[in-house]
Parts: sequence; structure tokens; C-alpha cells
Amino acid sequence: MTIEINKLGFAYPEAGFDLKLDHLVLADRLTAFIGQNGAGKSTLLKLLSGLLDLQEGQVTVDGEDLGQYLAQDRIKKVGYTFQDPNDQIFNATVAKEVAWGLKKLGLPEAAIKDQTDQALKAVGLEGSQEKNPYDLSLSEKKLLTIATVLAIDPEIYLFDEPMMSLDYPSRQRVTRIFKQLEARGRQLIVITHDMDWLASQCERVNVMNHGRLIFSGAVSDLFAQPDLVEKIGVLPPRVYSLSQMLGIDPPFLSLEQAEDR
Ligand SMILES: Nc1ncnc2c1ncn2[C@@H]1O[C@H](COP(=O)(O)OP(=O)(O)OP(=O)(O)O)[C@@H](O)[C@H]1O
Repeated sequence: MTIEINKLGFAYPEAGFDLKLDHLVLADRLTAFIGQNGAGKSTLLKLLSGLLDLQEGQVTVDGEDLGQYLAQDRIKKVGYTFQDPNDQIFNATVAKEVAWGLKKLGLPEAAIKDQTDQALKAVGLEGSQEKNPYDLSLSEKKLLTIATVLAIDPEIYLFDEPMMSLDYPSRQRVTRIFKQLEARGRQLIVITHDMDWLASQCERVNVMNHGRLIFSGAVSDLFAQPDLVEKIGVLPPRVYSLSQMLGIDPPFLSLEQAEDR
């Protein structure tokens, strides 16, 4: 699947913020966006999900205008998980939260139950069906929002900081889920502030800064530019910094890469 963005423009004048993106093609199974707070990453994902309307420019998915693409049964096309799960969750029980989208799709009760159970099991919340989502921890809420999109299994998944607040086993679990989605041909676009995760999972990265795209390329090329890395205010992956200190050239981006080389 190829998402192509051309001359995109969007502004929040009251916040003195505008987003302009001249041209970007997203064709990888897993694409990452990084950048400082307020850079416009969430705004971009909301535009791609249809939660916000484009003010200028065009986005196409496999050559089809995003508006038309989304008009065809939107929730089966694009799924979005919010950065803050509290902005997304609104049902009285965990099971109802996951089942909500499936009901919208008009599935039979048995399929709704089956897909709800499977999605909750995938994220490790199988024992929490009847809990009130507001009684869950922040990381469980985050996992619940991931389950809601998994249950629907759209063509494009947009994840806004999916690893935020997750403990190590949950991060491992979500990473495995992402790999399975990629293997099934789904397209994932992920905002992250976690450079270790980025370096171990993504080939390419897009960097936003003050509403502009300032880098799009290989993760290794980004970290080879210390001035750019400093400008966007991130620390390089720990394995990268350590291997630089040890004089390894080119530095390893991740432990997985070190094991493979
Ligand atoms: N609903 C809104 N109304 C007005 N301004 C907004 C709104 N949402 C976001 N903004 C502003 O738009 C700018 C971009 O915000 P956005 O959330 O897209 O950035 P971000 O890169 O995702 O940041 P973060 O990493 O903190 O999530 C910020 O200045 C923010 O204050």
C-alpha cells in the first residue's frame, strides 16, 4: 500500500501552528515519525485518519484520494490509537470498548465476541472483559486501545506513541503484534519518542520539526548527523552511543544488529 502526501497544509491559527508537507511517500510496512513535542506528528496522523480535514493539498492511498478511500467503510480502512488512551476510551466495560467498532461493522454477535476475545488475548487483557476501563492502569488502557483496532484489523494502523507507559513485557508483546501485522500485509505508521525501539524495529524514519518534515530516510543516516539529532532533541539509541564509544564503525543501531554482524 502506498500513501502519497502532496502539498499538505493544515493550521491551528489560535496556537500559532501550521503544518506544511510538500511531498512524502509512505510505502514501507512500518513507518516511524519522530520529533519534538508540538512538532505536528499527532496532527499529521489525525489528518491521515480523517479525524481532521485537510485544509490544503492531497493525500492518496494507492492512487485513490484519501477522502474517497475513507468513505468506503472507514473503520476497516484506517485505525487510529490516540496518544492518551483517556481521549479514546468511552465504554463502560473493556469488552464493550473493543466490541464497539465491531458492532458498527454490523458483525453477528458470535463474531463480535470471538474477535473481542482474540484481540484482548493478543494484548494480554483476556481476564479484564468486565472491568470498567477507567479502573485500568494507564498501560492497560493503552493496551486496550490497541486491542480495539486489532479487533477490527484495518488496512492501515496509525499508532500514536504505542509504547508509552508500557512495561518491558508489554512492549515486547506489542512489538510482536506489529511484526505479525506487517507479515499480514498491514501498513503501520507509528509515532515514537523511543529511539531504542526505533533503531531496533524501523529501517526508515521521518522527522518533524515545527510543522515541517526535516528528514526522511534511513535511521542510520539520521544518527550519522549529530547536528540534526541535537536539533530535534533526541538522544541516539544507547547501543549506538556505546558502540561509538568503543570505536565500532559504523556503530550498531541495536543489539539485534550487533548479533547479526
Ligand atoms: N485541538 C487543537 N487546537 C489547537 N491547537 C492544537 C490542537 N491540537 C494540537 N494543537 C497544537 O498544534 C501543535 C502540534 O501539536 P501535535 O499534537 O500535532 O504535536 P506532536 O508532534 O504530536 O507533539 P507531542 O509529541 O507532544 O504529542 C502544538 O503546538 C499543539 O499545541
